[in-house]
Amino acid sequence: MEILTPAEMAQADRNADRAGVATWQLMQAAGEAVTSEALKRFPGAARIAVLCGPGNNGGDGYVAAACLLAVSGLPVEVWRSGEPRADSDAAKAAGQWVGAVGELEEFSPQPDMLVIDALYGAGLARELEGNDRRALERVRAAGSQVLAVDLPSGLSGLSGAVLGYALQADCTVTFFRPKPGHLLYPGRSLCGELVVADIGIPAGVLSDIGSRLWGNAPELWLHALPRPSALAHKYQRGHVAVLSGKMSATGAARLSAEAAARAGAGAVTVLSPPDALAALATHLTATMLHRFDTPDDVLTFVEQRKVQSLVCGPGFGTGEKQMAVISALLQQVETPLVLDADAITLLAKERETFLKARTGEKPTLVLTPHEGEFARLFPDLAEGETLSKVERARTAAKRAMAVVIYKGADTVIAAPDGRAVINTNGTVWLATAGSGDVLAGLVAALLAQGMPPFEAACAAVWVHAEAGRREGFGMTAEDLPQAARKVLAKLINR
Ligand SMILES: NC(=O)C1=CN([C@@H]2O[C@H](COP(=O)(O)OP(=O)(O)OC[C@H]3O[C@@H](n4cnc5c(N)ncnc54)[C@H](O)[C@@H]3O)[C@@H](O)[C@H]2O)[C@@H](O)CC1
Ligand SMILES: [K+]
Repeated sequence: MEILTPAEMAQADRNADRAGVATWQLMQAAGEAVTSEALKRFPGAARIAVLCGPGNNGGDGYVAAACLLAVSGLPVEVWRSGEPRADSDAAKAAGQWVGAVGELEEFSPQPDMLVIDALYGAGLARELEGNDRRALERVRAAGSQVLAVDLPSGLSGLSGAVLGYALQADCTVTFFRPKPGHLLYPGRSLCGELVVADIGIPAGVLSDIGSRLWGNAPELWLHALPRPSALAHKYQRGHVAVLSGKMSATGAARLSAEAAARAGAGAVTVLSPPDALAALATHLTATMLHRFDTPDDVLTFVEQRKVQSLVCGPGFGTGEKQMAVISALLQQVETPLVLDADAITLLAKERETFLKARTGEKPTLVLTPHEGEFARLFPDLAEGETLSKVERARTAAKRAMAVVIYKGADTVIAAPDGRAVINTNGTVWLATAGSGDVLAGLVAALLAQGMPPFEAACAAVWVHAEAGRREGFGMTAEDLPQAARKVLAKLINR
C-alpha cells in the first residue's frame, strides 16, 4: 500500500475535491469512521471526552462527538483548544455540536473515560506545549483509554518523531492511506493499533501525486521472485560467494552462506583466508570452500567460477588486508555485491573516496547498515534530527548509488531512484546475534538468481522478518535460514 506524507495527503485531499468529493464530505466520513471504531473497540467506556483543536483534526473531533452522542448512549463531552477559523469546515463541524464546549485547561480526565484526541493531526506545525501538553499529561496520569484521530497529537506524520509531547494511544484511526509517522518509530508504537479508514477518496487521486513510498508487502515484489526453470543446472540457479573472516570469526560467513543456499541459490562458496580453512572445512557440507590469500585470488575466483553475487562483511574484520579486498571488489568487479557489517565499517573509514567513486552508472551494490553503521558511513544524515528515517535512507542510497537496507525495528529500504519501502512485519525475535548475517545471505541469493536489487532487498527483508515471526521465542540465527526457506517456498507457490 502507498504511504503518503502529510503534504501528499493534502494533495490527495485537493484532488478529491476536484474529483467532486468535497472536503466537508471527507470530514463527515472521517468523524463517522472514528465513531464506529470507538464503539467497536472501547465497549467498556463509561463516558467519552473529545479534545478538539482549531484545525480540521478538531473538525473531525466535533463530527465524531455529534455522532457518538447520537448513537452511543453515553455522556459525551467536548473540550477545545482554540477556536476554528471562521468559515472553515472545522467551524461548520463545531457549529453542529449541540452540547457544551469546555476550555481544555479545565478538562479533568477520568480512568473510565475514552479520550478522543483530535487536537492536531497533519497540520501540526510546532511543538505541543502549554495547555495542550498539560491536558495530555493529565490524560496519561488518569490512565484513560485513548483513540487518536489521524495521529496522536504531537506526533510528526512525516517522521514519527514526537514534537514536544504525544500520548500513547490505544488505537489510531487515520484516513485513506498510512503516513510515514504511523510506521516509523517512535510513532509506530505510540499509535497503538492502526486503523486506515476509507473515507471516500478515490484511489485515482494518487496518479499525479507520484508517491514513491510503500509499506513492504509481497505484492510489491512477488512478480520478480525467482522461479527456476526445470532445466536449470546449479550455476544457472545462481552462484553466491561469501567472504569469510579469520579463524575465530567464521560463523557469520557460514550463516550468510546457509541463508543463501536456503533461499534458492544453486551454488554457494565460502571464500576463506588461509587460517580459517580448517575451521570452515569441519562445518561446511553442501557449501563449497575456496581459499584466498590476496584480493586478486578473489577476483579470479569470481570471474572463473561465474559468481553471480557476493557477500562481504559478516565477521570479515576491519584491517588493511580486508580493506584491500573491499577496494578491489568495488573497483574491479561487476558482480552484484552485498556489503554488511565490517565491510560498512571499512567503507566508513574511506567514506569520501568511496562516495566520490560511486557516481554515474555503477554495478549493483546493496548496503545493509544498522543504526551504528549508518551513522559511521553517513554521519551528517544520522545527526539530522529533522530528517525522517525514510529521507535519510533515500539520501544515502542516492549518494552511494546503492540500495540501502537501513535496519532496525522499522527497517527502511531505499533505492537510488527514490523508491523506498518501510518494513512492517518485523519482530523483536530478530534482534539476535547473526540475524543480520542471514539477511545479507538472503539478499545475495535473490540477486544471484537475477532479481532486481530493490525488489531483492525488499523481498529479503520481508522474508527474514516473516521467518523470525514463525520461529518466535528462543529463536537463534541458525533457525532463520530454514524458516526463510519455508516462507519463500510458500510465496513461490502462490
Ligand atoms: N487531508 C484530508 O484528506 C482530510 C483531513 N482531515 C483531517 O484534517 C487534519 C489536518 O487538518 P489541518 O491541516 O487543519 O491541521 P490540524 O487540524 O492538524 O492543525 C492545524 C491547526 O493547528 C495549529 N497548530 C499546529 N500545531 C500546533 C501546536 N503544536 N500547538 C498549537 N497549535 C498548533 C495550526 O496553526 C492550525 O490552526 C487531518 O489530520 C485529519 O484529521 C479529515 O477531515 C479528512 C480528510
Ligand atoms: K490527533
